[in-house]
Amino acid sequence: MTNYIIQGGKPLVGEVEISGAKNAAVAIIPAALMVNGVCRIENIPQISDVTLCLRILEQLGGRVRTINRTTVEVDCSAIHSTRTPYEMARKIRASYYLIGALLSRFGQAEVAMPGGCNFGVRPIDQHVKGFTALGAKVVVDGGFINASAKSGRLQGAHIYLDVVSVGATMNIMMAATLAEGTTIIENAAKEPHIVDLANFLNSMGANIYGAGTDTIKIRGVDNLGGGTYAIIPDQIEAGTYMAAVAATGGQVLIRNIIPKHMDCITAKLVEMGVEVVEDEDTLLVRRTEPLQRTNVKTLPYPGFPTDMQPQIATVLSLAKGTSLVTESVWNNRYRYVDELKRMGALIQVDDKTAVIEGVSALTGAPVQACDLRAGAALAIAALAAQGQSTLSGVNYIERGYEDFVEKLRKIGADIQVVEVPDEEELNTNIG
Ligand SMILES: CC(=O)N[C@H]1[C@@H](OP(=O)(O)OP(=O)(O)OC[C@H]2O[C@@H](n3ccc(=O)[nH]c3=O)[C@H](O)[C@@H]2O)O[C@H](CO)[C@@H](O)[C@@H]1O
Ligand SMILES: C=C(OP(=O)(O)O)C(=O)O
Repeated sequence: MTNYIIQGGKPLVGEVEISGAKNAAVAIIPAALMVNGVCRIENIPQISDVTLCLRILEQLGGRVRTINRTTVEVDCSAIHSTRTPYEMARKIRASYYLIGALLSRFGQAEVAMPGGCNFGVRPIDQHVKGFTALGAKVVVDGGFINASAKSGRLQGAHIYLDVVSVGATMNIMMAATLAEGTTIIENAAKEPHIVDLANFLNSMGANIYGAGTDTIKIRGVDNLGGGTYAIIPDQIEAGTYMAAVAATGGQVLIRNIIPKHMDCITAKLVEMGVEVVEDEDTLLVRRTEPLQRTNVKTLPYPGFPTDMQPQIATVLSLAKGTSLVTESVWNNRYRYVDELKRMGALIQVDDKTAVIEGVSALTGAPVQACDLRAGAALAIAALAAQGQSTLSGVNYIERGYEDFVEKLRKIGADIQVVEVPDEEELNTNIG
């Protein structure tokens, strides 16, 4: 098991380069399954969820060639299976995109129920509603979601989503791409990765219009050919480093970002007294004054992203006064709060609201990450805290942050990576 030992209390100073977006990459790689030809995908982040997505493609018969650190060529002309390996697919949330991709191209898919971070209930009823409207039969059997197009090929349909869902929007968009006829998705999600997936598919020959608005129109095409595409920068990774600078103080230039995607996060940091100076593809983040309280409510894009909620709550735990954070996307995304309290944070959670009484300092402690962004939030807390913290559960962080430790060290963080026997191993040895 890997732990991070963090000596806190050092302001972050320097420059950090943002990688390709996790939640775009984990959709675009499954979408490459739909392409009959070679896709060259650039700006791929080196994170474990991406590695797993690429391995799944290989298991299904795709050929994956690494060109360099951030570029792969994927050739899915010779896919020989539409059944994904159970243990691989169940590990990540994004495996649900394999349903839309396989169903679209081959008219059938067998994919394990997806995994991902545990925020309580994570239903996929809107994905199923969309596939069914497109003419698929969907059943769950033996832990697999089995979907098949009743007439061999999906048929375009008019689909209204009952909830704004990122996953359902992207999955239905993929399924409809190779369907016969036109599909309209209403009440669609508008996140940057939705636009990125549509751009990727369009660059391979799809006909998708309106991604980034709440109505997306997809005219089905007969096949997709190869091409080259570069994934957008990761909004949440950039936001995480912005939050880290806000918590520790200092000055960091965040490079390779799309400033527009950052507006929802920038606005809140500015309210807290953090200076943010925008340029073409960079943000300079500086915090020299004490942090001020504010309220934050998570919402679908362009609202404040739920994937930044733990990180911003951590920063607010160091702000002067009482702040309210309302989580309106997930019903259980405060599991990290008990760990933050070990470091001296004063936070009361009542259902979807966290009431945060700012403290003047956090103190280092042994803490454990329970999911990806919880891990990032605890790392931020440890960087800002007085003294030493030991962070366990860092495999979650590696799901979504490329070179997390190296990037932080480059801007002055004191982090050691240590290998320790995991509890199971210890118990075996004791027993
Ligand atoms: C791999 C990936 O991109 N994960 C992101 C994706 O997750 P994911 O795609 O799972 O999240 P959704 O946008 O679908 O979920 C949003 C809300 O809709 C509900 N819902 C969703 C689908 C459904 O069929 N029925 C339903 O009721 C969920 O319970 C939740 O309350 O978007 C979330 C919201 O921005 C992010 O936190 C995740 O990081
Ligand atoms: C929750 C996240 O990911 P996933 O949906 O893959 O669990 C995330 O990226 O914050």
